[in-house]
Order: sequence, then C-alpha cells, then structure tokens
Amino acid sequence: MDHDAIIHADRVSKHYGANNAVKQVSFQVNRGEIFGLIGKNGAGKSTLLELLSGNLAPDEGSLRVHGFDMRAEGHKLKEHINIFSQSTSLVDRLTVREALDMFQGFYSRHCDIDAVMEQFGLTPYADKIVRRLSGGLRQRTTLAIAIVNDPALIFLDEPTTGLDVQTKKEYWAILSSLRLQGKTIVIVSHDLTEMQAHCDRIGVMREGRFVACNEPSLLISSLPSGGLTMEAVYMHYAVGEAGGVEV
Ligand SMILES: Nc1ncnc2c1ncn2[C@@H]1O[C@H](COP(=O)(O)OP(=O)(O)OP(=O)(O)O)[C@@H](O)[C@H]1O
Repeated sequence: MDHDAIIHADRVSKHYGANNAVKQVSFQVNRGEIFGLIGKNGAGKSTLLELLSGNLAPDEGSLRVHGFDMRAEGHKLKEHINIFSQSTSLVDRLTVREALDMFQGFYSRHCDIDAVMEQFGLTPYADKIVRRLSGGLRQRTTLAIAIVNDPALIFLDEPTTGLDVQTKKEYWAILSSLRLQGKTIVIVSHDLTEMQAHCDRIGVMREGRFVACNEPSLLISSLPSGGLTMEAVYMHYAVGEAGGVEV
C-alpha cells in the first residue's frame, strides 16, 4: 500500500439491484493530484464519486479515503471533503458572502471567508446576488464554496459544462492553485481536451470497470494503433473500439 495515497480502492464493487454499476475497481490517488475520470454515459463515474465521497458504501472490496475505511466510517470523511454538485445553484438568491457563510455552516472545519473571496477574486462581489453575476463569477463562487471547510479532497462532477473557453481556463487555473496548496482533486468530465491538459492521471471506465489508468501522455502512447489524442484513447478504452484492453 502506498502511504502517500489519499485514496486506496481495492476491488471495489457497487450494484443497484441487478445492475453492477462499479465492478472490481482498484486504483490509488496520491495527495495533491488532479485525478480525472472519463467514460461513456452510464460507465459508473458518478457512482464511483459517490463511493469515494462516502455517500454510498461499497458492496465489496476495500476502500480507504483520507485514512477512513469507507465501509465502516464513511461518515467521518464528510468534514474533510467537499463536492461540487448542481445543488450549489440553490445559492442563486443569496449574495456571495451569504452563500459561503451558509455552506460553511454545514461543517465544523472552517476557513477564513474573506481570504477565500480574495483568493478567488470575489471580494468586489461579496455583497452581490449570485444569480446576477456572470457565468464565470458564479462558477468561481461554486469553487469557493467547495473549499469553505478547508477540505483535503474535492470531488467535481462535470463542473465546467456550459462555460465559455476563457471561463474554463480561469476555472482550471484556480484548480491548479488548489492543487499547489496540496488539495487532491477528483474530477469527472466529458471534455477530453481539458482533461488531457490538466489532469496528472486519468482513469478510464467502461461498463463499471477501470480499463486504463495513467498519465494522459502515457495513455496516448499506450495505444497499439499509435493514436495521438485523448479522443483516440477514449475510443480505444472507453468505447472499446478494436476490443479495448482491460487493466
Ligand atoms: N440511483 C440509481 N439507481 C439505480 N441505478 C443507477 C442509479 N444511479 C446510477 N445507476 C445506474 O448505474 C450505472 C452507472 O451510472 P453512473 O451514473 O454512475 O454512470 P456515469 O458514468 O456517471 O454516467 P453519466 O456520464 O451519464 O453521468 C448506469 O447503468 C445507471 O443507469
């Protein structure tokens, strides 16, 4: 077991009735990594995020996150993580400061809200209603919400969907700065170009299984057909063109 890893998954499975959404998945995520998950709709990415964040317990296998055994003590993880989800749109009617205050109230671990707003360039908008901000500022607000409890791990499920190119760039710049602060980020996205550019490693899922996991450049160079892009990686591993290869 690698002691620098914050996530250790060993043959983790989860099923919904007869549907095996996650099958025998094994991988590790190191502290301070940006770790990406890609795969087709229904491949099991969101279910895996739910397992990693303690919202679901594994049916089989061993899963340790930030030192906690997720089958027995998943509830203890809550204070140490944060999750981006669409529910953050509930803050639309609040001001930026009220939104951050509200989310901070859900945790006992706190960080300085003024410092967070400064870090995200939100100080001039502290008293503005979130709904009236530009898409980029709203997204920055949701990322600021994701660190109000000073989490060790941040889970992001398709956070940049619908953002324009410049706003996406700003978003990833903030993620990189969080990574430099030692935060671990696990992100699900269908934007392969972004994932290639910004993730330290990417896990590829197909039908609930991990079929590849490596640095983006190594995933690309691993292709037997000599593909040059993440799209080729996706077609080979996630879609299973030419049969794909299981890890
Ligand atoms: N709450 C649930 N109850 C029953 N089946 C579910 C539930 N959530 C997901 N599933 C099923 O589990 C499988 C994996 O779904 P999941 O949402 O994890 O995939 P995904 O890779 O995140 O897909 P997407 O890219 O569409 O979000 C799918 O077959 C899905 O229909």
